[in-house]
Amino acid sequence: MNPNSKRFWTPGPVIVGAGPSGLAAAACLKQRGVPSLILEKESCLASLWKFKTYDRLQLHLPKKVCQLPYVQFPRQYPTYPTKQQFITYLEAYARHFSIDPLFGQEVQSAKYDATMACWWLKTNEYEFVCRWLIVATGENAEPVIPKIAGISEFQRTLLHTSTYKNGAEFRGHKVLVVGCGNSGMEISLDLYKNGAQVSIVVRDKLHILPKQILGRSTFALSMWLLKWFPVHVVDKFLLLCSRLTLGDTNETGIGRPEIGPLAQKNSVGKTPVLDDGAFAKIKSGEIKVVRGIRRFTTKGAEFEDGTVEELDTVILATGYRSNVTSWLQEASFFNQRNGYPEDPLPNNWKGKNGVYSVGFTRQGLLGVSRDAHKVADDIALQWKSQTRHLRFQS
Ligand SMILES: NC(=O)C1=CN([C@@H]2O[C@H](COP(=O)(O)OP(=O)(O)OC[C@H]3O[C@@H](n4cnc5c(N)ncnc54)[C@H](OP(=O)(O)O)[C@@H]3O)[C@@H](O)[C@H]2O)C=CC1
Ligand SMILES: O=C(O)C(=O)Cc1c[nH]c2ccccc12
Repeated sequence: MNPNSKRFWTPGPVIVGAGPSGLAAAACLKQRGVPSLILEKESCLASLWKFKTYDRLQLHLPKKVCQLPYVQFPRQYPTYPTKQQFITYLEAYARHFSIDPLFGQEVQSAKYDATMACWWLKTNEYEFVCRWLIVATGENAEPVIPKIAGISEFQRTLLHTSTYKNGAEFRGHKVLVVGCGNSGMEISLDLYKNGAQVSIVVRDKLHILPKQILGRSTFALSMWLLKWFPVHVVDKFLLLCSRLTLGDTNETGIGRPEIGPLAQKNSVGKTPVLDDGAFAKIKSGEIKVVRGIRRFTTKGAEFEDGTVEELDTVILATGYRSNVTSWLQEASFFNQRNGYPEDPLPNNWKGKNGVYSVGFTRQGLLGVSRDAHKVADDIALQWKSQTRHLRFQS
């Protein structure tokens, strides 16, 4: 063993990650009288929001469904807060609950010791032993870099959306955006507005919905309708509204899946694109849609229809993945949920042996509050019975 390593026993839960999920978990525990410790690998909280997002990013769901437990967004915030407003809110949130993460602690392994009934965490610097472990490292911890033939041979600029800030440096460039999720669509529009010549790779059918219907958030409207109508009826309504506002997306080469947008979100976790203007540019041909890529060449790409194009820049908008399998022992424990076989954590907040997760429900910020409350309730119950027991012994 490394003689310099220091080991700490943590009486309450250890939370891995100081993003929205970790902060929400710490706040909910604190409200129930349970102390916790957050370990964060970066040197600040919400590092993904601060460093891995583009400048124009705004929440695409209304603020009232995105807020963390107990503290509302400031009243003067707009319906869709900007990323800077969201970060300011998170900083204030941590201050409000006196949450003080231990920064620069990258958890390299977490192992359960059955004889001690404890989790042993090893970071780059220390070891921590705890009874409860809360995984709050999120679904977007690492960029997904697809293995497309020839990708390493492409000699021009290649980046992932996680390092894209704005389109200023791409003016006049021929840019290919690979991937048509919310990141790909918003960045394509940003590039277009900055004078780039943009193509977007759409390899499969997908749902595009207007971000707002009749001046109200499509998402909020859906949730309201779901109080009275089943999912398939609300989906029909959403598709009708999309048809009326966006037109027939098939005409642009973007087909609609057989399954409705909310049914798809619920069954496989795929978020519909909430369109904020990119689709109009696709419709007018100002942003070009291309099919899958066959291979990259040194100067461009060959597409599945056989056409070859020269490109200045390729932006991979191919999404993100969690990193839990790389440090959490038997993360496969959790691999028992239906629907997302490749996902390491369950669509569920409670695992075995005192391990919990917050923010792994593919619901963006929506799932965070609910998970944080449930996890904190469950741990607080055990915490109380543990402390009662200790008092009895002393
Ligand atoms: N304003 C906001 O609030 C925003 C929110 N978000 C959210 O952040 C999360 C991440 O979004 P995003 O970064 O868009 O990632 P997503 O995982 O949502 O989308 C990735 C896209 O890349 C495509 N893709 C993956 N591999 C390839 C490949 N080899 N060739 C072609 N296409 C490929 C996928 O296609 P396929 O479906 O066929 O696999 C999919 O369309 C989502 O939940 C999203 O809703 C993102 C941006 C803005
Ligand atoms: O922002 C995200 O990534 C989300 O997943 C948010 C979200 C959860 N459920 C939805 C249903 C329709 C549109 C967006 C969402």
